[in-house]
Amino acid sequence: MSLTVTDLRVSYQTLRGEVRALDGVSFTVADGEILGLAGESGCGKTTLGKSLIRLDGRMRHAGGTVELDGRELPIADDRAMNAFRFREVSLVPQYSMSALNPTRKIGRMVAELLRSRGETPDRAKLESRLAQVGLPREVLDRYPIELSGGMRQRVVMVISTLLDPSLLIADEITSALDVSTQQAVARALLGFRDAGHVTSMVFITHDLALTARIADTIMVMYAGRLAEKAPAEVLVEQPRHPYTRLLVNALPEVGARHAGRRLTGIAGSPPSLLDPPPGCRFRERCPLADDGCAEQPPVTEVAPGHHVACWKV
Ligand SMILES: Nc1ncnc2c1ncn2[C@@H]1O[C@H](COP(=O)(O)OP(=O)(O)OP(=O)(O)O)[C@@H](O)[C@H]1O
Repeated sequence: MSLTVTDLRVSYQTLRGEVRALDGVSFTVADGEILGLAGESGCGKTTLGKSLIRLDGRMRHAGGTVELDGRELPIADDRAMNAFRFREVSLVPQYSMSALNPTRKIGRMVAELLRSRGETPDRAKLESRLAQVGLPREVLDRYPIELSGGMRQRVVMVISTLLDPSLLIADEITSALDVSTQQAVARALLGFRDAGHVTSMVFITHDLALTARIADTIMVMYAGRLAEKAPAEVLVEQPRHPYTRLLVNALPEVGARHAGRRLTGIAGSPPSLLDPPPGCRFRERCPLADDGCAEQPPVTEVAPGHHVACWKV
């Protein structure tokens, strides 16, 4: 499996104009790789995840390509994308654990879903997948409301990966869970990859600490563009983009006492994507910015696999 996204541009049509949510994003995901996608709220993470599988009615594909194993995905053509969903690319959407049909028992719901995709339900396979994420087969005879949030989240993960997709996109699947359940869900994701039920993954979260634990590579986005992408430990230990540095510095250290050091956020807020200013989008908040940043910085490979969009590196 390999995913190649090139100069992807996606916008939302709104009454106030066009929101340029993705503005020229390029990256690759290799066979077996887990890519963590991080960045603060509104930077375009969900839009990117959706763009790889289904553009909703207000989204417009303004340019760029998405290739899976060398084949271009018809991302702007919802019907044509149907052939790829679940089998090639699957999405666990944000808030999906609250979106299970409340009127159906889990087993029946999964069977209906599979039949709607021309597949024959295989109870033994389903039970074995549930067992892999620590869920008993009795879950199939329960209604969603009878399960905890963490159990529902794992059910959604099992459903999304039943047809062994090449690429799984997991969008904020842990943010509504307590810390120990988050760990269990993250472990389940790794287990699916290791067992070959999914080949590669894009793990979307605003939680940089969690993504650093499970991702091979982390990509940080800022205001619709790529800021930095690097192997996970490099990004956390030697971040080069001023935005990533501030994000990493804002991470609380486990067990550390913060009496002498206040945890800080990043002052200011990202620019509006309705009419974003030219040049580096971070420059209004950047401690290193100067006049040269009025021009858009190119994405440069500063070390093997380490890409940064900043004039100051
Ligand atoms: N349906 C929509 N209509 C108009 N604008 C939208 C819509 N969905 C998202 N946007 C805008 O697109 C930009 C990117 O949003 P997106 O949800 O992709 O960001 P995100 O990084 O996933 O944020 P979060 O972490 O809060 O989910 C934001 O400026 C957002 O306001």
